[in-house]
Parts: sequence; C-alpha cells; structure tokens
Amino acid sequence: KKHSFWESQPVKQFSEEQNSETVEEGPVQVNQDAKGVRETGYALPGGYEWCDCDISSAEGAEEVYTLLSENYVEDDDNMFRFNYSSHFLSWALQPPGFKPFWHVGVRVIKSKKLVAFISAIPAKIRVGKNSPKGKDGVSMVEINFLCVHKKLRTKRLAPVLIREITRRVNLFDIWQASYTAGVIIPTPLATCRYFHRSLNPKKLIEVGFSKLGKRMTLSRTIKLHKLPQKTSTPGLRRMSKEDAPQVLELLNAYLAQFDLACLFQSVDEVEHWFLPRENVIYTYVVDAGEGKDGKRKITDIMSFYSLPSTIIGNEHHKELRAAFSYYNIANTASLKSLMEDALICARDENFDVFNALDIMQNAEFMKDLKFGIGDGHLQYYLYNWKVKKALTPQQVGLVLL
Ligand SMILES: CCCCCCCCCCCCCC(=O)CSCCNC(=O)CCNC(=O)[C@H](O)C(C)(C)COP(=O)(O)OP(=O)(O)OC[C@H]1O[C@@H](n2cnc3c(N)ncnc32)[C@H](O)[C@@H]1OP(=O)(O)O
Ligand SMILES: CCOC(=O)c1cnc2ccc(OC)cc2c1SCCC#N
Repeated sequence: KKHSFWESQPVKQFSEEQNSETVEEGPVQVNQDAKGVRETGYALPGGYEWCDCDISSAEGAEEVYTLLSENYVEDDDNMFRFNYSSHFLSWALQPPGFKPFWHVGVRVIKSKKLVAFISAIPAKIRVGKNSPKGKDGVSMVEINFLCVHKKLRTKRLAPVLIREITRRVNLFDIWQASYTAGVIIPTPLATCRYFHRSLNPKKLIEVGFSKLGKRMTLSRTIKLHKLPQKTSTPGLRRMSKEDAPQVLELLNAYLAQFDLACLFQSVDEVEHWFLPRENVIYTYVVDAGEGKDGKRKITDIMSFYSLPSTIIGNEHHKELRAAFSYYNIANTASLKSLMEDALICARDENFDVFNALDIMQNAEFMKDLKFGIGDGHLQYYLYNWKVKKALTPQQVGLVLL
C-alpha cells in the first residue's frame, strides 16, 4: 500500500471519486462515543515514554521550541527551517479552552530528552457555506507542530503520534480535525500557494532566495521594492482591548462567505488571537472615529504574524525575519491599499519578507503589490469529514499558524 497509515484512517481516500453527487457531506465514521475510546496511550518503541508538555512554563515552552528549532519543517532546498519562537508557541498553543493533555511529547526514558511532539487546540470550524451540518460549525481540533527528531525519522513514529493525539481528542467527544501540510496525503481539501513580497531584497539575494532580474542591478531592484514612508489608510492604528467586540463581529461577518473558516466564539478568543504581542502577532484596526454612541467605530482590520526561519548554512545571515498575512478585512479602504499598509508596517517592524497564501481575497493584490509566487504548496486537510467537492483557495478562509 502506498499510504499504509492514511489508508487506515477515516479520511477521503485517493481512490474515491471527486465531485460525485452521491458523496454525502459529513463525518466518515459516525456515532462514535467517548466511552469506547482506549484509556491507555498507544505503545511506543522501547525506551520512549509519553509526556504532556507544559507550555505555560518557560522551561516547557523552551523545550518544545528547541525540538522544533532543530527538527521542524525545512523547504525542499534546505535553505530555511521554520524557527517559531517560544513566545509564539506559547500564544499558538494556549488559546481559550486549550488542554496541556493535547500538547503531546515523546521523551527518551533515560535522558528525559524530548524527541517528538504533536499538538491539538480546540476550534469551531465551519465547512461549506450552506451545508446543513456545517452551518453552525463543527467542534474540531486544529493539529499542528507534528515533529519527530531527525535521528528518529522513517521509523513509523508519526502514525503513533497521530493515533495518540486522536485518542486524546476523542476522549473529549471530538471526532474531527483540520490541519495543513506541504506533503500530499489522502486527501487534500484545498491546494494553496505561497506568495512572497520582498521587503529587504538585498538580504534575500545574498541568502540566495531571490535572484537579480535580467537587466536589473541591485540598486534598481531595491528601488523597485521601495515602499512609501507612511501608511495611507486614515484612522489606521494598533488594535487595543476595547476593539475586541467589534473585531469579533467584523470577523464572523466577513468569514461567512468562505467554505472553510473558523467561528470566533467569544471576545476572549478575539483578544487571544488578535491583541498585539511583540514578535508574535501584529494587528491594526481602522478607527473611523467616534460614532453617535460616543464609541469608536472599527471598520477594517489588518493582521500578520511573525514566523522567523533559520537560514541553513549561510555565513552572512543567520535568520530570516518573515511576516505572514493573517486575517485582513477591508471595508473602507481597498484591500490593495490596506495590504500596502501591511507591507509598510511589516517593513517598519524590520521584517525581510511578507508572505501570504492565495486564500480568501489575497490573489487580488498580489500582482500590484509585487508579490512573487513561491515554489511550495500548502495542502488543507480535514480528518473524519467528507466534502462533495474540493475547494479552490479563494474558498478557504482559515489560517493555521
Ligand atoms: C479527531 C482528532 C484527530 C487528530 C489527528 C488528525 C490528523 C493529523 C495529521 C498530522 C497533521 C500534522 C500537521 C502539522 O503539524 C503541520 S505539517 C508539518 C509536519 N512536520 C514536519 O514536516 C517537521 C519535519 N518532519 C518531521 O518531523 C517528520 O518527517 C514527520 C513527523 C512529519 C513525519 O515523520 P517521519 O519519520 O518522516 O515518517 P514516519 O514516522 O515513518 O511516518 C510516515 C507516515 O507519516 C505520514 N506523514 C508524513 N508527514 C506527515 C504530515 N506532515 N502530516 C501527516 N502525515 C504525515 C506519511 O504519509 C506516512 O504515512 P503513510 O505511509 O500512510 O503515507
Ligand atoms: C523568503 C520566502 O520564503 C520563506 O519565507 C520561507 C521561510 N522559511 C521556510 C521554512 C520552511 C519551509 O518549508 C516548506 C518554507 C519556508 C519558506 S517558503 C514557504 C513558507 C512561506 N511563505
């Protein structure tokens, strides 16, 4: 079997036809019951043990940081390796409703060294704008940061980690998950592309990521990518706590148009996911001034997160500072001018590059704002949920970190 693990899982198989009217949208396995779930962890190879990683402590977050910093995702040319910061991991893994029981680690029993990790966080995900089942959102988990130490690869440890996190989630009567990956496994819900907007072309050229265009000098390339000194959207400012109720409303109204999106369920959730955190999440709102009720009127939102990467084996540059587009809603300004302001804010925060997927309405501004297409794809997946038809990137309204 080509995918011996994934062919055993409740996911749409490659062999199953697409777009058929007969495909019933919804769970692949039904009527499951938390009482029937294994109460003990899956067997690990001798000498290894399960642990719950305590991300709330500096040491615990640092331990996961180190494992990922040395062993997480690299691009196909091994030029970069994602280097999520420990503060970022602390943010990404501790939203309202998080469980340390879902921050699953594998340790060497003798040395206690952390050698593998996988995580789940709770989320209400809506699949299909009008699908009867998905309308109010399905209680799922988002799976992320699956990592096996380089020295323990290709020993089929990943399926054990995936079965274990599935078990731990099922114990809480949750039967669906969403996840993204660069690899193609049964069966992508949507296939998206990365786009990159250079903010520091000199560094990207020195690193070997970007090449000088034909008949282009370095100074010409720098000039071509130069951005205005100031942002242009009137009323643009950093988000503050008081804005959260309006941001909640803006988000859920905006995301209703997409066939895959999360439902933000509380002001607490919006405060967690959007209030600015240095070197982690940057969120700006357009404050259109005082309304009749004496309150600020928030009309637009723009946000990006910080995900640096180790530059592998370059003697001049150690780290790439990359900003990743998060959620952006343009009501007063055009999306293009709001995103040009995003580039300007990211430049002012000293990022080298601004990355965005071709999801939501992002394809509308890529050309004019001088984004280049990347060579990587990002596949979106659902676990134990079948859809009639795969989604186009424009129908995706979900950003996983
Ligand atoms: C109801 C709740 C449900 C919760 C669970 C939902 C599902 C969540 C699923 C997880 C979502 C994670 C999302 C996420 O974190 C974001 S994607 C980032 C994944 N992490 C990395 O790429 C880090 C660097 N690589 C590694 O650490 C290892 O190569 C990993 C651990 C990736 C695989 O370790 P390995 O030593 O290289 O390989 P074996 O142990 O020998 O295992 C080989 C099997 O693993 C399958 N595989 C490989 N990469 C995968 C990937 N990225 N997703 C899913 N499956 C993946 C592969 O197809 C094969 O199965 P097959 O034979 O059937 O083809
Ligand atoms: C300069 C543009 O490329 C990246 O920002 C970048 C950085 N680090 C990575 C680490 C692992 C990696 O593995 C797929 C890719 C990158 C990429 S390109 C795809 C992500 C985006 N945008």
